[in-house]
Amino acid sequence: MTGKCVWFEGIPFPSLDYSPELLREVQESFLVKDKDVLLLTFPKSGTNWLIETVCLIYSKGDPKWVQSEPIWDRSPWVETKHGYELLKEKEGPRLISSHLPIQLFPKSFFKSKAKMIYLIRNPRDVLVSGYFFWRSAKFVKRPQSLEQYFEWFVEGNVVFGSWFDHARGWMSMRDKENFLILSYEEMKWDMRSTVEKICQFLGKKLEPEELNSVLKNSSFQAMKENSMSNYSLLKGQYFEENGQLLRKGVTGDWRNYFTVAQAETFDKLFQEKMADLPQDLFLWKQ
Ligand SMILES: Nc1ncnc2c1ncn2[C@@H]1O[C@H](COP(=O)(O)O)[C@@H](OP(=O)(O)O)[C@H]1O
Ligand SMILES: CCc1ccc(OS(=O)(=O)O)cc1
Repeated sequence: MTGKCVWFEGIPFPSLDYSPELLREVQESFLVKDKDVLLLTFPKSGTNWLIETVCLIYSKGDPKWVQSEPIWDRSPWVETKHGYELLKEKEGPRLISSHLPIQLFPKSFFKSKAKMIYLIRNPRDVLVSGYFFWRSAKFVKRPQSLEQYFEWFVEGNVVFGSWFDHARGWMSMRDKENFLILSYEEMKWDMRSTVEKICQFLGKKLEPEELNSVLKNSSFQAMKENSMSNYSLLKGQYFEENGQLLRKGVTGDWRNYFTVAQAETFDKLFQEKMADLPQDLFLWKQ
């Protein structure tokens, strides 16, 4: 994948709202505060689902906030021009989203007590989700086929770089007490327990009916219908009309797309790259 991307430290970024100068400034100068909460993902891991869930926890299940402010303003992306400007002005504890790999993240975070949630998803599903998403985006080089995107992905030649490097990098933080790893798969299998886990990590308490409302308003259907969360506001300018953020929202969709040979190639690569990490970090059944 070359062209229509901004390159920084060997990693391609979307051409929209990113620049090498800003990425350097974010890394060197953005001040993470102890009370900030950071939501970290590789793109297409369920980022927006996590943001919506945390926003709903903050509002105790009341959907007013998530239905009235665009998701990218509620928890701005620190590495985008828009997000960086918003965050600099924001008073008090902030929700901050990011797809940055650990080596490019604001240095101040590593000296802070800010809490971070890293959401991981089966990279095979990340790949398939990314293929469908990026082929309708106007600010990256679009893949022409799944076969082509598969090649880019396994080479680490997609926006935000190699999934393997991203996951390995952030997982090195797994023993820190201000760092929580969640998976898309556990959110799908038991969202109630996952919300309870997030609440415990963030020191938030929800009444049973508040928790029910978080579950209801963060569901796939509720988010798909919420114009503040489903990216429909970006259609035309940034995405083709047929583009959709909330595509299927399931686990294991890769099985419908990978050939036998692609599945074998991916398994081999996963083994090569991740074998030395505790395998209970990867909760999906391939
Ligand atoms: N409430 C929800 N429940 C389940 N999946 C959700 C969801 N909200 C978003 N997703 C899924 O998360 C993926 C997008 O990730 P991100 O927010 O990181 O861009 C998409 O996956 P699919 O393309 O597999 O459907 C999307 O459908
Ligand atoms: C606000 C435009 C935009 C930019 C990048 C996006 O994708 S991702 O968050 O990096 O997955 C989506 C929307």
